[in-house]
Amino acid sequence: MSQTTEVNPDLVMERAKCNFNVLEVTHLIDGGEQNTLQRKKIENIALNDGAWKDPIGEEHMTPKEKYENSVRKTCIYGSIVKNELAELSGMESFGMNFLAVRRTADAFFKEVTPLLQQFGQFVPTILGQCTPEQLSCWLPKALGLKIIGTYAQTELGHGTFIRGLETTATYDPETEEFVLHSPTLSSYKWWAGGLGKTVNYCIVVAQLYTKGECHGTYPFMVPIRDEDTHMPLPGIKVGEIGPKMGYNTGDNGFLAFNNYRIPRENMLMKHAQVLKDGTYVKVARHGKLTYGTMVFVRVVLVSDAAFNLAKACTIAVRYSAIRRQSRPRPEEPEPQVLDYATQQHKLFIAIATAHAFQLCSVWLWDSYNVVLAQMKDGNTDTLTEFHALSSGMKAISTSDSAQLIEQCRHACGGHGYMISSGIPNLYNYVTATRTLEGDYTVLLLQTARFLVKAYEQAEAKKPLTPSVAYLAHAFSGRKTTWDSSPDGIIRSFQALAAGKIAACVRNIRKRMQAGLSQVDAWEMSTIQLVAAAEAHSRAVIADTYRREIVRLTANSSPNVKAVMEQLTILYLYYWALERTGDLLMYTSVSEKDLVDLQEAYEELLLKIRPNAVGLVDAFDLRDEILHSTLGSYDGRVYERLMEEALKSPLNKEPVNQAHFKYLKPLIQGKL
Ligand SMILES: CCCCCCCC/C=C\CCCCCCCCCC(=O)SCCNC(=O)CCNC(=O)[C@H](O)C(C)(C)COP(=O)(O)OP(=O)(O)OC[C@H]1O[C@@H](n2cnc3c(N)ncnc32)[C@H](O)[C@@H]1OP(=O)(O)O
Ligand SMILES: Cc1cc2nc3c(=O)[nH]c(=O)nc-3n(C[C@H](O)[C@H](O)[C@H](O)COP(=O)(O)OP(=O)(O)OC[C@H]3O[C@@H](n4cnc5c(N)ncnc54)[C@H](O)[C@@H]3O)c2cc1C
Repeated sequence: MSQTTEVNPDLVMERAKCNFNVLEVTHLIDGGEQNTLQRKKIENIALNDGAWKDPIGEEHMTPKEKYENSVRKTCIYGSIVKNELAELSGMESFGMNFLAVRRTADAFFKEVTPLLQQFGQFVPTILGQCTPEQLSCWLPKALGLKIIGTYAQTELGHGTFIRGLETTATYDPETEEFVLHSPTLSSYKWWAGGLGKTVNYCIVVAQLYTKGECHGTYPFMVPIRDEDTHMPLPGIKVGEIGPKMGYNTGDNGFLAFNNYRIPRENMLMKHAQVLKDGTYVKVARHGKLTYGTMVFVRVVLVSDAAFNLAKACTIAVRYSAIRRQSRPRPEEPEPQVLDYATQQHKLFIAIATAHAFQLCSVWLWDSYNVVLAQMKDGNTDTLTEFHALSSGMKAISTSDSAQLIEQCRHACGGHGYMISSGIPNLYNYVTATRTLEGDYTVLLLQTARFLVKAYEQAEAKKPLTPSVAYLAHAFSGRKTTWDSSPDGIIRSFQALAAGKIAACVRNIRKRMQAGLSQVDAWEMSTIQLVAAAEAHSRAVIADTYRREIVRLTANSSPNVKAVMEQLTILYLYYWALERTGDLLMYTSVSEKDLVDLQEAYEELLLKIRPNAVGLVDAFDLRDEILHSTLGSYDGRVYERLMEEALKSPLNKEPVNQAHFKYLKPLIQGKL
């Protein structure tokens, strides 16, 4: 943890007040002391020599300078963490090294590195979609950065609906090549990170045609720039898509093909093959295995949501401890804003949610590895449930994180609006994750498809998979009895998810009986289906968070156990109070129960208050990673804000020339 000599006295006081062992909680979040040590080792290697520093503040650079600076730092960073990156050669290795690389990357890149997609999607697609021969050809090159690549699936006209992609890959048996073509403007590839200027290779998702027949979308390894001159190859049109809310150092690009030829071997053939004579051979047992990279990234994004939210609440809680405002008791000094109940209401749920998502992401990752292991043995039975689960968790975690990061900004008042607070960049990054890798609504509707089928299974008294086992109790005809214990609240969340799924099924059936087609009946019910999938995902998250905390703190010291338990209960109370209408519909909760719950929630905020700074310190986020004038460990907020203000290019001269050119003539009436 970075410490300077002078620490703001309010933060010193807060740290003295904290009643639990901060390091013990850090170990808990990292998944054990060894992991913490390993993470810190990598952080020291990556950050201690200051290579992440910019010559001038990135926010004062032109877009071109920003991009070039980001490429410069990528090369420095890549050489520092070369060994850790090389270890990403198995998807199972998403361990502490990967997380440490992810964390330290944020010290180097306030937005993103143009090589994000190299490791976020290019390498994972090679790992998941190649035959063994293809793997041995491309993986070492990609991991060793001998080739730089991205993943181009989305087109100008289609992102969500993959089956609607228009780019074609038509097999020519004469030359044993695929001909890639972009038949329309809407078929131009659009969005792929690093495509604009950085990459020389691209995994392109295109409609496969052979022997005159379309076989659906498949990935192809496509060289797009000359490996020596970096010039676009003949038949390729490529460029950058322009300024965005965030990701501006990520050179997202467009790409079009004019009958561009690649060898037959460049189709990634793990799940289907095109033989030399053009015969199409399907290998995969499950129709959606070519969507594997998306499933992988959705799992990663849950952990990313937790990490970014931890950063935002570290900034906002530390700032709220040093910020003093208003005088409710005239005889006393102005209180720290963290003492206001409304401020605690804004912030403590953010801390609890960061923990919830972190623990869920580890659990999801472990479940994913089980699914991968089963698939290696040819069993794809659990993929459908996992797709539903990971879709729901990705949707909720990215969306809640973005909302809570914005809430952290609100909690920082005016100063939170400064780029130097670190929060705007965080928000711009995370809000995009709600859309990319599957839009929120679209993914919840995928979860809903699974839930409706699971409900029908439950109705027919057939066995249920673990995440929907609670549906077995959905047919009792009685409202679930309200019980404010943690397990009782989780049962209520499951009851309201079950109630909402049942209502959807009833509505779909009613509409079909009234003459609507299945598609129309489903479409008319999608608002409720999204709400049902949200309720289900929240029930799974609450249940997992509670179970994991109980398991992980079994041997913790009493105060750590207590504060972790308080956060879990806060999470449950918060969401119960957010969903009072639903609870009234689907459980026996009374008005008095809800009044009591609100009171218990407010008392819990008071109990957590003395440990708030300790809790965010436990995230152990170095100042270099936070990039925040408001959130540094030493709390020297005003000094840092002033230092940053003085860096503004407008402060380089006492009078700006615009005064003489425009204002003075206006004042003098000469305009
Ligand atoms: C030196 C520098 C180092 C730096 C290091 C930094 C390291 C950092 C590393 C990582 C950070 C990661 C950051 C990554 C950034 C990512 C950037 C973003 C990239 C992208 O956005 S890529 C594009 C993503 N696109 C999407 O996600 C599209 C979303 N659409 C879909 O997924 C699908 O089209 C659909 C699911 C919505 C519909 O598909 P469709 O074919 O039409 O299927 P349906 O008819 O609806 O369903 C049929 C049937 O299939 C089931 N199903 C659907 N998908 C799947 C699946 N993936 N797996 C299993 N099953 C699936 C579906 O449920 C149906 O089942 P049923 O018939 O009901 O039983
Ligand atoms: C920062 C960023 C980086 C990206 N990087 C990449 C990349 O590297 N590679 C890549 O291939 N792509 C990338 N993408 C694209 C991204 O995957 C898509 O934008 C995303 O999947 C959403 O698809 P869309 O843009 O087509 O949205 P649309 O589907 O057009 O969504 C528009 C609206 O329609 C709604 N909608 C769409 N379909 C349905 C439906 N069936 N039912 C109900 N509502 C629906 C959505 O909910 C949304 O409200 C990136 C995007 C961003 C923002």
